Amino acid sequence: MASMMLSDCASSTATTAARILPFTGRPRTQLGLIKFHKFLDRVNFRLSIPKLPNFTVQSIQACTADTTGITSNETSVKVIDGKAVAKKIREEITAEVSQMRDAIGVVPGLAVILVGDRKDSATYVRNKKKACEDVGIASYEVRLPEESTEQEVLKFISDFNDDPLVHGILVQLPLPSHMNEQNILNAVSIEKDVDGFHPLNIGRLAMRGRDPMFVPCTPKGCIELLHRYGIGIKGKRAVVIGRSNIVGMPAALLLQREDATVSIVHSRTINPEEITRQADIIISAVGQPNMVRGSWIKPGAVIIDVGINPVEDATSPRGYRLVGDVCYEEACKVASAITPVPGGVGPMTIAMLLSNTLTSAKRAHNFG
Ligand SMILES: Nc1nc2c(c(=O)[nH]1)N[C@@H](CN(C=O)c1ccc(C(=O)N[C@@H](CCC(=O)O)C(=O)O)cc1)CN2
Repeated sequence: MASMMLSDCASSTATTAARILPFTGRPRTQLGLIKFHKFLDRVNFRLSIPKLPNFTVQSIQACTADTTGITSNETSVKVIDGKAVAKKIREEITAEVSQMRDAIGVVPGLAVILVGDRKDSATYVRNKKKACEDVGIASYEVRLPEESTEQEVLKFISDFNDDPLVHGILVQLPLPSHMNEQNILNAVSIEKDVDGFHPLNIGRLAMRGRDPMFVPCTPKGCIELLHRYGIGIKGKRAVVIGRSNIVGMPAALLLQREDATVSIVHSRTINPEEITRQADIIISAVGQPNMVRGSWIKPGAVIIDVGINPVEDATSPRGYRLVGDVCYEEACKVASAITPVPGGVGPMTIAMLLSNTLTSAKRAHNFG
């Protein structure tokens, strides 16, 4: 998570155009357990046994925020409720996991490797483990201390690559700065690369006529939201703000695969506001609170806000609240649909991870 800022939409106006910054988831064999126990003095390894959940369907919320004092002239902006969609997808996955287990006795398994003690990363990993439990996926967690070596991480990846009970492997990012992220991501078998970060998977995503084994979870979640809300992509002008390997770049590739005409706005783009204003669909992933103002948005545009930025808020019990890259209050007055932060794209990331893990298990066992 980015460091906290004091920010509202108005206070960021003067600096935003010049400040687009890069945007910085059953039982084991006895042999497998013995192998892992060897590491227990240095490593915190946890096996999580899935339980079956109870679900209810949530309703779609309305865009009500108006703290700017600007008179609203919008009639019906639609709030894209990622939390509700993610819940629905998790219900679907739960049903499929249980069907697979009943039919062939296979439980999908996800291995998560966390290195270091970043609080935000620990929270995401905890949430991934809980999500696995809820849908019936087995999760295997390896926690390594900050000062671990790249070789140690590579050894775990190699063991998970060889483990038939593991169908998906993810290394939580970011990694400590002394590690070479590329070496580590390259080591994950492409058949188990449920994060979709392996260069072969990204390369295939970029090529016409080729298909990746997996698509990165956050961009996949953005497209899934558009699909589930019946928002057409084909022939639309789309602008992706940010070009990170994990969100911006794959989001642009995915939109292109869906036949949108895609522009990428980044830290060196001249007049990003003008380019963004041409978009029918905006996906923003830069990690700058409230950077995209109402004036950047074409009336009726659809906004997918990937930013999760903490800003100081003395009225909140945590002392901060989360806002997106897009000034929500202003965008609500111009856009036709928008994702909130929190509760928009974020929950979709974990839902897509579960979906990729299930797909991997089905592929491995030729099921469905
Ligand atoms: N190996 C990976 N590392 C990282 C990824 C990833 O997809 N794979 N993405 C992010 C972090 N991330 C998952 O890992 C993640 C971020 C945010 C959310 C989420 O649900 N956010 C909530 C708000 C949560 C809060 O209150 O703090 C929301 O937006 O509603 C889920 C997953 C970087 N690393």
